[in-house]
Amino acid sequence: MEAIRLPIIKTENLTKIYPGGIKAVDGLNIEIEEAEIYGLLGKNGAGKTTTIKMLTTAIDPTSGNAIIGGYDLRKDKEKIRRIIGVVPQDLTTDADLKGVENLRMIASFYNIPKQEAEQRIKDLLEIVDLSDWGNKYVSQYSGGMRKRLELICGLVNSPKILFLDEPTLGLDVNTRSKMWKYIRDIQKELGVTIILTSHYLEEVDQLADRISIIDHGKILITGTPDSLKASLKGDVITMEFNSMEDAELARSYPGSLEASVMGDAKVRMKVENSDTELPKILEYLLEKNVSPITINVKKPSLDEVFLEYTGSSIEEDIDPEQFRRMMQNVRRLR
Ligand SMILES: Nc1ncnc2c1ncn2[C@@H]1O[C@H](COP(=O)(O)OP(=O)(O)OP(=O)(O)O)[C@@H](O)[C@H]1O
Repeated sequence: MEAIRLPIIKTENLTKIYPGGIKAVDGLNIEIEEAEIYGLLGKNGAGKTTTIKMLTTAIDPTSGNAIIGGYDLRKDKEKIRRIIGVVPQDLTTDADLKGVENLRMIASFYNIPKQEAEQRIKDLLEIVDLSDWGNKYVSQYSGGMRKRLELICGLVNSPKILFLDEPTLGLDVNTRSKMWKYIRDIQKELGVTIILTSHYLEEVDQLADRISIIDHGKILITGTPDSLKASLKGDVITMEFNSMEDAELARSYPGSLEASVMGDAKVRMKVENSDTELPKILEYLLEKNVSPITINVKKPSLDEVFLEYTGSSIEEDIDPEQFRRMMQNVRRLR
């Protein structure tokens, strides 16, 4: 008989209402499998950090519950703390200490015997290519190195589950993609389950085995990046015209799955397969003596998935609080 695989995390209507009535997390039901990288994707203020804070026992849920590594979130907080590691958004390492000193402090906090701690610290520094830097002061580290140190701070107690809240916030694009490699290495080498939050589409697309999109405290959809893209059923063709009349004509093309005219005489059209449909569209327009000025074809991306399910793009404005935190990280990581 095949063994039943229980999820390592299962939430049941997990809800957080802050004083003042803000429902930050609203009846969350998620299941996370052991050893997967699970990404919680959402805009600023969607409820990601609040979810992480509840699952890591930093704040109590208002209602609902979760089972984490077999332990009850409401009853077994201490036991849960022993099997999880957390890397919060804000930096926690002390720049005036050496890398190893920061790690030893965490080890002593968990009462890890000295010899065991030293071996663990050595192994962790090696995974993130910091072996030569362990005995240097953190103030000498580059931004990316410091973030890598932060990453392994969450692993000193050999957790089964690692929570990463916006692990690359404030890093430049190159350093960010290097961090992804280290996160993947950590998962492979240590077999740890990783839950990360991000508002970077590319980050979850590249890293996560499964993603949930969260908006206004609710999960809108969960799946692998590929299955989410496939769920959109179709490519998006955007065409720009000289006039709104021409755009309206294009919109009336009968072979689309859906089509709408946006401002600036642009038409956004969804078709099953742009490779076969686009020549037919152009022929249809030619018959009507209309031709587009620009044509853009987009195969489904996570961007489109996000737009489809939340009704707005994730790349929009950064809220002032997020901006403040980002700038603080950028300054401290310089
Ligand atoms: N301590 C708090 N007291 C009151 N409201 C809060 C508190 N913390 C968060 N909120 C509000 O709860 C909602 C969800 O915030 P949360 O920080 O969980 O979102 P997020 O998706 O993690 O965004 P960010 O990436 O900016 O942290 C927001 O409306 C936020 O303003």
